[in-house]
Amino acid sequence: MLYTVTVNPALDKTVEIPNFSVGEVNRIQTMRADVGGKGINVSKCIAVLGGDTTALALLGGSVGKGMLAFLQQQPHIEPLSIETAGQTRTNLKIIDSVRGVNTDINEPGPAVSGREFADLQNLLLERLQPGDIVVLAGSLPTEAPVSLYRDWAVRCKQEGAQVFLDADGEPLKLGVEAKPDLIKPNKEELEALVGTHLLGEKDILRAARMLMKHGVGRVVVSLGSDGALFCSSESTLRASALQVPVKSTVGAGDSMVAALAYGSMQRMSWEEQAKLSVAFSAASVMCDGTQAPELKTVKKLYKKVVITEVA
Ligand SMILES: Nc1ncnc2c1ncn2[C@@H]1O[C@H](COP(=O)(O)OP(=O)(O)OP(=O)(O)O)[C@@H](O)[C@H]1O
Ligand SMILES: O=P(O)(O)OC[C@@]1(O)O[C@H](CO)[C@@H](O)[C@@H]1O
Repeated sequence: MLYTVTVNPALDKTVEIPNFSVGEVNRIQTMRADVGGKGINVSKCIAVLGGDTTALALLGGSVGKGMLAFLQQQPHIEPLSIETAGQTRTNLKIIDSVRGVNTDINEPGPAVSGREFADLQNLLLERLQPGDIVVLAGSLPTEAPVSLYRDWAVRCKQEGAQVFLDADGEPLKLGVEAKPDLIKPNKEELEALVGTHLLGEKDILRAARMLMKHGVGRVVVSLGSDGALFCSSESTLRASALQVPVKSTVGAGDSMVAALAYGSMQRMSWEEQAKLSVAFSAASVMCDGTQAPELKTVKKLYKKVVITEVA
């Protein structure tokens, strides 16, 4: 089974403001709301591929209740939540279609008690079976122990599950100590993780290989419109991003993680996983907000992905 864990989910409010200007009055042209947070987005994308996931999340208040009700209606997703006393956050995504830039304004998330974290962890551990995949993704809410991902990853691995970690900052740095089976930093997250500026592909690959030497199974480095690098013990692959009309790049990384988790579960080859993640993330940037793309778009784009092996 595939499990996604979102300890800091969010209702994503995406607003379109052409020529968004800091310090000025800005008028919203269009707006939409999506049930999000990184792990939940991964579940939404895997559902598009026809894969089943259990989406574990901490949800609270009226926002959390609404999000749970939405998830309960989704085919292929079994939501499992612990109700928190604090209100689930609402994150603002500003899309400036004129300048072609996105601005994320993310709330820190509610204070979560030790009991609430422990209840969610128990819910996960009770169910885990050897061979399962657990995706731990996103930021930690206020007052969470910074070692949460490391500690949970260790426990999941003890149960025989594979752990995919998509986080940044200190939670990622500590999480790597648990030797996750896959991490998917973008360039900035990788730079922060290895503590050095990475100038080009060679530097990025050196950093990724160093992490693999320290026990991380596979490292996928996403490079936005420059594509991605896929490093495993099997091979190192390079993919350019596909040229597509871009609506919102928010959540592109989540669709990549979804494709990798689904592909691993289906025992796809490393090259097929790379192709699916590039096609899926390209389809995702063509969508408004943080909604999952349609399967027919992914299938069309899949045929266009070019993968080259890095010597
Ligand atoms: N402008 C774009 N055009 C086509 N594909 C894109 C574009 N931006 C991103 N992608 C695809 O999405 C993948 C992930 O993007 P990115 O590196 O921005 O992820 P991220 O920083 O983790 O994003 P987020 O945290 O918002 O999910 C890229 O490797 C690429 O395949
Ligand atoms: O604040 P975090 O947890 O790092 O990121 C949260 C978030 O930006 O990530 C998703 C896109 O990747 C959105 O659904 C959500 O709002």
